[in-house]
Amino acid sequence: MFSVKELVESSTMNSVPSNYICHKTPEDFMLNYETENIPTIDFLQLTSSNPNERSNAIQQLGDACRDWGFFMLINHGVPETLREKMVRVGESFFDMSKEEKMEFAGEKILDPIRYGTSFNLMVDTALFWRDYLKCLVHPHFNAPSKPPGLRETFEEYSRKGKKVVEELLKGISLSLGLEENYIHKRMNVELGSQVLVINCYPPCPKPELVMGLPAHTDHGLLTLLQQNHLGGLQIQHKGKWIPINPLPNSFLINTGDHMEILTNGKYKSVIHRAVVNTKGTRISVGTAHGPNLDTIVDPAPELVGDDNPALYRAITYRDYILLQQNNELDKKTCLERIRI
Ligand SMILES: O=C(O)CCC(=O)C(=O)O
Ligand SMILES: [Fe+2]
Repeated sequence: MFSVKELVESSTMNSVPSNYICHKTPEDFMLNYETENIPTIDFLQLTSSNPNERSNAIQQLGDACRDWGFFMLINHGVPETLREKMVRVGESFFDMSKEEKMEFAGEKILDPIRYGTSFNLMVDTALFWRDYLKCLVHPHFNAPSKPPGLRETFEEYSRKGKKVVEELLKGISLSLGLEENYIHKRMNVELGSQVLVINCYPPCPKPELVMGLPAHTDHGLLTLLQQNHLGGLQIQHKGKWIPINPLPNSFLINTGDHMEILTNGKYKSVIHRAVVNTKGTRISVGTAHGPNLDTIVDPAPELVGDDNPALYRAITYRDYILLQQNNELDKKTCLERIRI
């Protein structure tokens, strides 16, 4: 395996190797900079003991999930020092030697620790300008034994992130007119899967020719994302690409495919992508929170009716992940594969 980081560090590049060149259409370059309406959710209000304040925040959360599938979360309580430390330990993982990193390469999609490049080398037709480290951190905690400090930082960050997500899931259940712990119970979030991904996008001499990660949706219920000082996330809203500039100290949150399945399409899984830049290495830290791997996910009966028939067939979370990861990221969401 040749990582993008090694490729960039091994030569002075003025161009990019042809196997990284992605086919793009004019629509891929059309950006919408009208970002003022991107929803912001205040976690303090969402967890407020003042019923009016809380129900306002729940309403905003529901609107954000329905209209955008994306929002920025402020006042979430995860300390900035911890978030910065995550980026630093992530960087130092990729700074280790090739041999050290390859100890964590993993072989299979569901291996609990996986260092890799692109998306899935078995299916990618063009390579993506991205190296990654993925760790399954819940229900069992897994992380590389080096560099020093990585395990402890991953552990604390995952634990705090899960607490935030559990509160968000309560708010989302209520916004759907369901009981507060509905999603928690139905998706077996107690034993839910939590995957921590550190993405490393080295600088690229010709960013317009490549993709960090092409358009896709995430599996799972909710993804929490943060990044270093370099932007690159774009979300698709009403058919246009919107570059995201996070509010200081905020988490970027998107709803995943299993939120769309569970809500029978009421809350849509947002299409997003990551672009790269010439300036420096972009690091993003994503945490995907999903059901337990053996949970069968189908539309909630409360959200299905005669004039609103089930849109997706039932499938375990595990089988869905395999379905997504064994197919090329091809601008269509994997949801199309289970649509009734
Ligand atoms: O790097 C980013 O901003 C997005 C990463 C992402 O979409 C993913 O890891 O699924
Ligand atoms: Fe994603």
